[in-house]
Amino acid sequence: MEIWVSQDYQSLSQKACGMIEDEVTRNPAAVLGLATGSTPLQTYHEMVEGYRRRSVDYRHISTINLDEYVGLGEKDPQSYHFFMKKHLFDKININPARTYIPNGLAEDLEDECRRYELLIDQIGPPDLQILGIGQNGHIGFNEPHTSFKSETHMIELAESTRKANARFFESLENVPRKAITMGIQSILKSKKILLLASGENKAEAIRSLLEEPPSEDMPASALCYHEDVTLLVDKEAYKKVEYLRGDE
Ligand SMILES: O=P(O)(O)OC[C@H]1O[C@](O)(CO)[C@@H](O)[C@@H]1O
Repeated sequence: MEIWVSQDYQSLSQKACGMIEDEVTRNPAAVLGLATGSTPLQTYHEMVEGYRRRSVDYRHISTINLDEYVGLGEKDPQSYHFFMKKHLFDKININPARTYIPNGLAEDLEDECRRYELLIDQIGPPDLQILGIGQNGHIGFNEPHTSFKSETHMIELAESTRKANARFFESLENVPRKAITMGIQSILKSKKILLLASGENKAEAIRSLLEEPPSEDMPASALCYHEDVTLLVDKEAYKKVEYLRGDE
């Protein structure tokens, strides 16, 4: 795993954006795996800026998102569909027909999971997968004890995850209890992975990822089995790690 330690969230986001832009410049038809949550927000804002200022061209790319809440449709402001449109898709010249996110309103959710996994194989796998990390080490919505062999599936959200995400909802009661997520095996299919972590509240997850042996207790530790992972952290998220391997 290659590790980059940035001064702060802003420089982390610029670096992440630069890596995405390099990928798209090298391969204009790149498939990007995208994440939601607070962490990639500034990266997406930087991409929008880059599109405006440097004319980065997203016309031929495809995107595959990690997850979606069960029960929320694309018009729901708390859905990940809505998030992606608002923060990225509506602001760059991406082809909306080539943006893929699980359908949280599907009548047959098991069938939707199978369909999405097939889609990852057909459209993808992503050339570059962006990931955030939960405080409990989750990637996508794969909570602790999810099998490293899992493909796209439905999960019950951990209470700690519902509480962490309640800030996006009116109240904790409104946070869905289930989600569809790409599995850990689905994520590991990606050619390259960029894991982003910012802030002190991720420091314990990053310490555990780097210092403990891989275990299904810590979903992100499955990334140790992938040969091309870059961890981009800021100093706050890195502060519990006892050794410093690099800085910008
Ligand atoms: O970036 P945040 O908001 O801290 O979230 C971390 C992770 O949690 C999720 O939002 C799911 O709870 C992931 O999509 C994200 O990668």
